[in-house]
Order: sequence, then structure tokens, then C-alpha cells
Amino acid sequence: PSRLTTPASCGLRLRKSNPLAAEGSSLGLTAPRATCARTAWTRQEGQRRPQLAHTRGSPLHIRCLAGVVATGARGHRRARPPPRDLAPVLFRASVPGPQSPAPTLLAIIRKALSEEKRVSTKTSAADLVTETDHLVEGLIISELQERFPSHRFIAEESAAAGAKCVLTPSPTWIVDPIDGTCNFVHRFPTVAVSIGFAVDQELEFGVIYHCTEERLYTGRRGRGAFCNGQRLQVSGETDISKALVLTEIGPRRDPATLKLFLSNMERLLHAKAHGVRVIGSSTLALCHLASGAADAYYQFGLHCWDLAAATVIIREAGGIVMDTSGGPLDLMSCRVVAAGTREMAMLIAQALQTINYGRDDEK
Ligand SMILES: O=P(O)(O)OC[C@@]1(O)O[C@H](CO)[C@@H](O)[C@@H]1O
Ligand SMILES: [Mg+2]
Repeated sequence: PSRLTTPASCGLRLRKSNPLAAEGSSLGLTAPRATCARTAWTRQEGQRRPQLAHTRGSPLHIRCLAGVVATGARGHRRARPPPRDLAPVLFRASVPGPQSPAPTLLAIIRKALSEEKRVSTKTSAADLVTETDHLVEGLIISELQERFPSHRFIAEESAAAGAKCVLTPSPTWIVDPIDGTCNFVHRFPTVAVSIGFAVDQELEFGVIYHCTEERLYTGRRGRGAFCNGQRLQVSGETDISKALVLTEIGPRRDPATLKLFLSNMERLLHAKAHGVRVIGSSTLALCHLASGAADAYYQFGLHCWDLAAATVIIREAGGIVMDTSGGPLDLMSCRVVAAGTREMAMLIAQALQTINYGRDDEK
């Protein structure tokens, strides 16, 4: 029995030759296909979450996706994140196989990406949501909830519907079902799913999947960060005048907020940063930082579901994630500075003017 064994209800079986079964194997670029119980989903009128039914024999599905990421995360204090080797199985497996009759998480996102969407707005005209955001969040939560009834959830669309975002010591899943919804609506192919996990208010692991480029980023506290099996390492840059900096605009577009946003960007450009980029997904921007493709990230107006998974990945890649004041990160504070080095993070923090977005746990 290896750590790859998932609970019987999932029905996941991996072939004996599975290289991921070996302790310390890579993140599974060569992961074999796995089979598990088939999960069919339906969504009836007025029903917020999909209903799940099981049949044996189909390619791995969201049930396994949630089940595998959750393996070992049972129980307060003793909660243990999954072996890092399992994470790729999780997302890889949710891509439908040739004979798959059931849509899977990534299949749902990819299909919807190319279709017309029903788009609604949330806190502002630039803060978008689609039915796919709701559907994906519902799938992830119902699977995890069924397996871990005592665990708590903080998730973007549930929060938008009024659920409180309070991080307690209980094991808590922090979910952004689609990060980059505006990109998703425009078919701009920079869209991710982000799932973080915290116990005792400490982030334990994070998984971010770049849905169109099939890049799986994972980080587990004390065990490193990886992208498709390659270890991630931040850049060692300490000089702003040699830095590529990433940010996101934030949802507000009122003149005062925009003025501060543009002035912060201007300050970094005056400091001769090579560039300041906005790609439309804070989780993927933070993954670029973790991989050394950028040197710093800052933002006002992001949320705990943008930060949870990415924070573990950046820290495990050797980077710094801190508050814009230069103090420790506060996951609920709606602001962040991250960089490959503490020197760079401090320089960025010192250059910024604060934009007050309030706190996630006070909304
Ligand atoms: O709504 P979504 O797609 O999950 O978030 C999109 C996004 O650009 O908006 C947030 C706030 O500006 C960013 O941090 C985040 O990446
Ligand atoms: Mg989202």
C-alpha cells in the first residue's frame, strides 16, 4: 500500500508500475493514467451545487482530484498535506480520457473558455463572475466536504454570496475556482484553479493549475515547490533597476483608487524597473515569481484565495511574501508584496502608497 492509495469511495487505482508510487519521485510528468469510480454530475434548476453519482470504470475525475489532494489532510493538528507526488495526479487526472463520458473539472473550464458565457459583475463593473466559476467551486467544495465534513472552506464565490471569510485554527481549504475570470471571459488564455490548505492558521500546501498551458504548480511546507516536476527557485535579484515586477489592477475603478494604482506603478518605473506587468491572474503572476521569471509582485485589492496556495509555493521556492508595510503577511489584509529576496521586497514595499481595500475577514 503506497501513499497513492485513496479511500475506497474514490476507487482510485494506479498501475503497479506507477513511478509516482516511489518515495521522492518527481512530480509526475510521466504519471501514468489512473482509473477510478466514474462521477457523473448534473445541475438542476435552482441548485447551487452539483449532485454526484458514481459508476466504476471511467478515467479519473474531480472526485479523485479532490480526494487525492485531500489525502492525509484529515483531522485537526494531525492534518497532513498529501505527498507532493500526488498533486500532479490530482490535476492531470481530471483531464478526460478518450472514452470519458463524464465532463471533468478541466474539461469544464476548457470547454467553457471557448464558448459564450453568461457574465455577471460583483463588487465593480470589472469584477466578473460566470456560471463556470460557480460550477467549479461547487464541485471542489462538495467533494472535499463529503470527505472531510469537519473541515472549513473559504472560497471566492461563496464569499461573494455572503459566506464569512474567517481563518480559524481548523483545517481550512481556501479556493479560487477560476483565477483570471476576466481573462476567461475574453478567452485570454491565462486562467488558473487555486487550492490552498491551512491548519492552525498556517499554510500547509498549495496547488495552482494553469488551465490552458497544463502547468501544475505545487508547494508543500518544508518540501519544496515544483512546476510539472521541475523544482522552482526564485530569482536572487536585489536591485529594482534590474527587476521585472508584476502586479494586478484590483477590482476598483474609482478615480482616487486608479490614481494611487497608477502612481505606484509610476514610482516603480521611476525607480527604473525593467517593466511592470499585469497578466490578469494574481495566482499565475505569483507562480511566475516563484519560478524566477519575475523578481517581485505587489498588489492591493487581492484576496486570501489569490494568496493562499501561491504563498506556500513562493516560500518553498525560496521567496518572501510579506505585508506592504514590510511586516509579516496577513492573509486577510487584501494586500501583499512578494519577491525573490527580502531586499527586493522591502524596496518595493517602501516605494508603495497604500490603497485601502479593507479586510477579507471584515466583509
Ligand atoms: O476574480 P478572479 O478572476 O478570481 O480574480 C482576478 C484577479 O485579477 O482579480 C483579483 C483582484 O484584483 C486579482 O488578484 C485576481 O487575480
Ligand atoms: Mg476567481
